[in-house]
Order: sequence, then C-alpha cells, then structure tokens
Amino acid sequence: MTKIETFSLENLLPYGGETFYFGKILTPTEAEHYFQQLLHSLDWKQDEVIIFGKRIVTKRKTAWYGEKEYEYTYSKITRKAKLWTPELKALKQKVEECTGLPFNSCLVNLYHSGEEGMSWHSDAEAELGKHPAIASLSLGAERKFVLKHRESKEKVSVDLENGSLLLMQGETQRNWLHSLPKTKKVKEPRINLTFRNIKKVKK
Ligand SMILES: O=C(O)CCC(=O)C(=O)O
Ligand SMILES: [Fe+2]
Repeated sequence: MTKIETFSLENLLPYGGETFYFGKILTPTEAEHYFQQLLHSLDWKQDEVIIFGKRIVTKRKTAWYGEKEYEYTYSKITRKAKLWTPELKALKQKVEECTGLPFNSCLVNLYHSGEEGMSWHSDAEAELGKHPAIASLSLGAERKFVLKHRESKEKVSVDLENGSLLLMQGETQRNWLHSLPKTKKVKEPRINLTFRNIKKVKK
C-alpha cells in the first residue's frame, strides 16, 4: 500500500452537503490486483427490483459484506451481509485511514460495461443514521458520477478514476441525489465499493 501524503480537499458541492474527491488512493497495480481478487472471490448477485409493479433483474451485480451479518434493505430488497473477506478488510482499513471515519459494511457494485449504470437515488436508509458518511472506492473503468440537488436541480459531476476515493457526508444524502450515467463510450468493467456505517441493527 502506498502512503498517502496530504490532500487538498475541496467540497464539490456548492451548498446543502459535503462531498470530497480524494483522487487516486491506490496505485494502478494495487487497483488491478483488488479488481481481479474481488471479481473472482465475492458472492455476486443480480438484484431483483420492482419497477412499476414489474419484477426486473438488473444486469449490474452486487455483493453485500460487513463486520456482522447485517440486514440491509434497498430498492425494497433485504439482504444479509456476508463477513469481510481479507481483501475487503484491507480496503476498508485503507478507506478509514484516508477519511478518518469508521465503516462496518460495504455494498459492492459490478458494472460489466458502460451499458450498466445506476439511476438517480440517495442512500438515506434509516439503518445509516441521520447524516450518513458513504465512502466510494472505484476500481477499473473510469466513469462519470453526477450529483443533482433535489430542489434547484443543479448538477455537479466528477470522473471517478481507477483506484480513487469519493466521500459523501453531512447533508449530502438529504439534499442531493446521485447517479452513475450509462455511456456507450466505456467498454470495460468497473467495480465500485461503497463503504457505509450501519448504526441501527434491525431486529
Ligand atoms: O458506482 C458508483 O459510483 C455509485 C454507487 C452507488 O451510488 C451506490 O452503491 O449506492
Ligand atoms: Fe448511492
């Protein structure tokens, strides 16, 4: 692992939240190593979501891990976390070092190409508490990430590079939506790890 020097972090959002782009926190070699390891070792599942009453199986795959077998609900599906793998634990530690924040779970996304993305949403699940901090580590293809203010509709976008870290915190989830737009330009896969801190454990 490389030692991180100093970051000059500027809030990407003009108001209503705090989102910081740390840039690359992994070398290309480390990023490639973790990409391959995660691709082959995680328990990937295709999500089933209900859209307008229809059951749809997403192309994007996800995996859900944590320090306990947390239950997590998003897009109306509930899943039980698997326990950290050694690679996920190492990446979690790296992300905690960079952000100075604790994380106990991670939703991992696998986008096979630019044809897969994620539509507008916020990560404001009750389990995450009132002002959730979400740290997003990107591996593989560079993709554009866009935030949109709920009221003003102002947009802010950032290119998430291979091995880079983005942190959303404070009021971001309350006031802004985010998305990963689909693009025909990107042919390569990408893995994204969103580290979260579950506060309330559902009974
Ligand atoms: O892939 C990304 O960069 C975004 C993922 C995301 O927003 C999520 O998992 O909630
Ligand atoms: Fe999200």
